[in-house]
Amino acid sequence: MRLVLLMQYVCPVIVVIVASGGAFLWPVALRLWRLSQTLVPLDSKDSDALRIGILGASFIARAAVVSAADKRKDIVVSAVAARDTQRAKNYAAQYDIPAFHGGPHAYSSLLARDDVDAVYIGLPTALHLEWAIAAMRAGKDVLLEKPAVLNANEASELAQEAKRTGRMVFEAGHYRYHPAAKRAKQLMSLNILDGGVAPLRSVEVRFSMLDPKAWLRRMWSLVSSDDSMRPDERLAERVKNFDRWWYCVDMLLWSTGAFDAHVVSANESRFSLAATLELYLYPSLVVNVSMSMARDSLLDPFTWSVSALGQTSDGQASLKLHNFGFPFLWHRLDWKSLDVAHSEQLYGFGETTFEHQLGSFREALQSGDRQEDAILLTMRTVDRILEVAGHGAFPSKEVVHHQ
Ligand SMILES: NC(=O)C1=CN([C@@H]2O[C@H](COP(=O)(O)OP(=O)(O)OC[C@H]3O[C@@H](n4cnc5c(N)ncnc54)[C@H](OP(=O)(O)O)[C@@H]3O)[C@@H](O)[C@H]2O)C=CC1
Ligand SMILES: O=C1OC[C@@H](O)[C@H](O)[C@H]1O
Repeated sequence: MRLVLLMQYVCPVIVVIVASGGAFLWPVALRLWRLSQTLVPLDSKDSDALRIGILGASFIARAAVVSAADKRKDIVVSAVAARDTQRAKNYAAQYDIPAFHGGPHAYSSLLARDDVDAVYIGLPTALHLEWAIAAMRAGKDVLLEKPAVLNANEASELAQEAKRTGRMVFEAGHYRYHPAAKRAKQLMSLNILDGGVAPLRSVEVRFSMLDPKAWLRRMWSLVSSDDSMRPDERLAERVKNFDRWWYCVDMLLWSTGAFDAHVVSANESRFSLAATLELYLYPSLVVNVSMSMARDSLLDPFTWSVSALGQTSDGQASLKLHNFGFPFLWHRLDWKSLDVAHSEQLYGFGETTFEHQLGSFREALQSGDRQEDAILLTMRTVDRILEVAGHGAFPSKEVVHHQ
């Protein structure tokens, strides 16, 4: 058994370290150190810790909330709800969550609890608006998985409900809260690329991530004669892809601080999306940007990068952040300005993007910093990309109102 574990986990790590000439040594050591740190037990949490309830006993809830909250004194997961009672019970027992709800009314029962201040919604994207509205009406603030909603109309509805109830909607764009992404944004938006004077000229974001199982399924669908998908299956697949290329749109708008975007060209196929846009930046700058997402491509198994070029009086300034999605595993921020090259790595104490995200959520609740306008801009841009690509925006899902 031990030998199997050794083969499965330790050997690949050693191979990666050796193959990378030691570049992964520091992040791997930090990760192991972080993982070995004692978790904060329930009875040692702060007395005013933010109490979060989780809708859906999912894998992503474990990474985004349970494991992240385990490391923080100021956040406690106080309840979980799942459609299946046994699943809810097992999840609560496994992760030491004091209360659980199961069955068809599980989500509403959790929302009715007095000992929950905020909920994490990591449900399929088509269900986000419905349950975010239910949560806000129940007096809870919401940490909502990305993409927050399916289109700009849904984003407007979300914003109206947040305003009406006075509750906060915080999109779980976890990568934004890591020091590496913050530093890249700072360099880009303050034009530090040229000591504060070089305007951005172009930006490019790329995302690809190979999922071996999905790749095998895809190969199988190509060799088997039946490749006919029902329209609802096709739409579900496109929404699933959107859960990846959302990162490109969000990174472009967030890192540049754009206030609007015009889509010049866009092409969405079953396995990729490529688009070029003009971003409008204050005061009057227009920047050409491009984004591309390749799904399950053997030729491009992993890219998660943002690159920027700025124009200086005597040349060019440039920046590239490698692996902005999971920077806690490894990342590198290379930038060059006034002919001086810099390379930075900002691991902090090895915190994950999800740990940073929980901290930022708590801070936003205290400061009242709101995100609705940013969500709306992202979704308007997404609608435009899909329209230019010839598919039309994703249709809204009818909202079922829960008590
Ligand atoms: N930040 C990140 O790194 C990631 C974010 N995501 C985002 O998280 C969200 C969830 O995605 P994903 O994990 O793929 O979703 P899943 O299909 O795994 O669903 C998540 C949970 O939703 C609950 N659920 C409620 N109603 C339904 C339904 N009708 N069909 C399926 N599940 C339902 C289930 O919980 P239960 O049965 O226990 O009630 C399920 O575990 C998406 O918005 C996605 O974009 C996803 C992956 C990574
Ligand atoms: O957020 C995500 O990051 C990793 C991807 O594999 C996943 O599809 C997406 O939801």
